Amino acid sequence: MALSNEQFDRIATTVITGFLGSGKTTLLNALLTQDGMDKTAVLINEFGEIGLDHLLVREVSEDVVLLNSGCICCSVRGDLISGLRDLFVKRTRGEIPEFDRVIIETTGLADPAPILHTLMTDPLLTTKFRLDSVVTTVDAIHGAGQLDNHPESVKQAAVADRILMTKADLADEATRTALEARLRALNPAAPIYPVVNGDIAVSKLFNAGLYDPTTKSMDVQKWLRDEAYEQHGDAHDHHHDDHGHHDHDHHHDHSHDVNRHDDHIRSFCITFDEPIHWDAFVTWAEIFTQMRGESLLRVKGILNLVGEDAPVAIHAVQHVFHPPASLPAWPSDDHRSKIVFITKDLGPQVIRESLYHLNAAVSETNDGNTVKE
Ligand SMILES: Nc1nc2c(ncn2[C@@H]2O[C@H](COP(=O)(O)OP(=O)(O)OP(=O)(O)O)[C@@H](O)[C@H]2O)c(=O)[nH]1
Repeated sequence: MALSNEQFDRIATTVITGFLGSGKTTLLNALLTQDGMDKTAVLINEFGEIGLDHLLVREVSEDVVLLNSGCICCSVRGDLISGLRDLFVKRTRGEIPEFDRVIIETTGLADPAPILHTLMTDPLLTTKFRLDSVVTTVDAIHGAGQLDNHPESVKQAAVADRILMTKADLADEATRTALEARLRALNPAAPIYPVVNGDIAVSKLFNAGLYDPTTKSMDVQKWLRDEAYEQHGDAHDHHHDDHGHHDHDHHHDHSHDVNRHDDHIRSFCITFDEPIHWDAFVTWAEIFTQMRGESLLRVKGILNLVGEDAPVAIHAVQHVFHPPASLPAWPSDDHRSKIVFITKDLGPQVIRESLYHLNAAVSETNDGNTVKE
């Protein structure tokens, strides 16, 4: 397996997603006024019209503009890949100022998964850019109705690293609390911040990935937040069995309304006591990404691999797995493998058992010896 930490030198990329009118542009404008944002390039993946004209200072070249904040903005009418490539090429040629972060604002109707796939798989992009965080705006007033009626808004909340409950000034406390509980059920690990007119410190939104450039360390616990799946109150099923692994499953039970989109979403953490054979994990990942990729909304984990002292971090969105990253050390004394899942119509049992059996089969085949490329 190709383990590399060079990926952490790449340009940090934040994706801002959220339903139509939920406050993405308001947030972006507010963020761009903050200190330290002058080396940020912004990519607007607009649907139809370009809504940035009031912000523009001058056009640097076709599709790339300098905002009055000094940010570089690329309104991508074509696709994301060419937009990001163009930004990179123009930076290299000195045609646009240096930037060390990219923010991508998606259209409100977008399913964010293809955007994350593009960032994770395009050969050129993956050498230059790394996905740092997915920030999702959810309208405090209209959010609940949008979750009811638009499956893409449920996905946007489920894949988030940070959720911003926007227009917090317009909703009463009961509405905010109910929406927060619903978002927490969809995505236990993502912090949920109430926000008014996009007013939030950039530090709360960035560096949600494995590597924290401010401390130059890998903050696995913050990234994985497996305890969020455990702490999430009485909605959990706690499974303990003789396979030596445990799940913390969080599945909201809304039996009164079985067709709500978020009733299909589950989040759980699977813990394995026994070290995992890399071959077993790869086989498991291939089978699940091919057969149930659409159900794997977000997967993050830290693995204790047979024959490896250091832990290995894995990260997936639907049918795409990030290259695994070898971490310098275990974040705590707990050296068990932990994988957190946010899934659609897929429970922990089949995942846990298939990985367990594959691992046992590889163990038997290897007769206890590790075979690892
Ligand atoms: N009261 C209040 N209004 C807000 C807040 N955030 C955004 N708005 C308003 O909500 C409307 C939509 O905000 P936008 O930032 O354009 O939302 P968007 O998500 O970019 O919208 P699309 O690009 O159409 O998807 C605008 O009129 C904003 O002024 C807030 O926190 N409080």
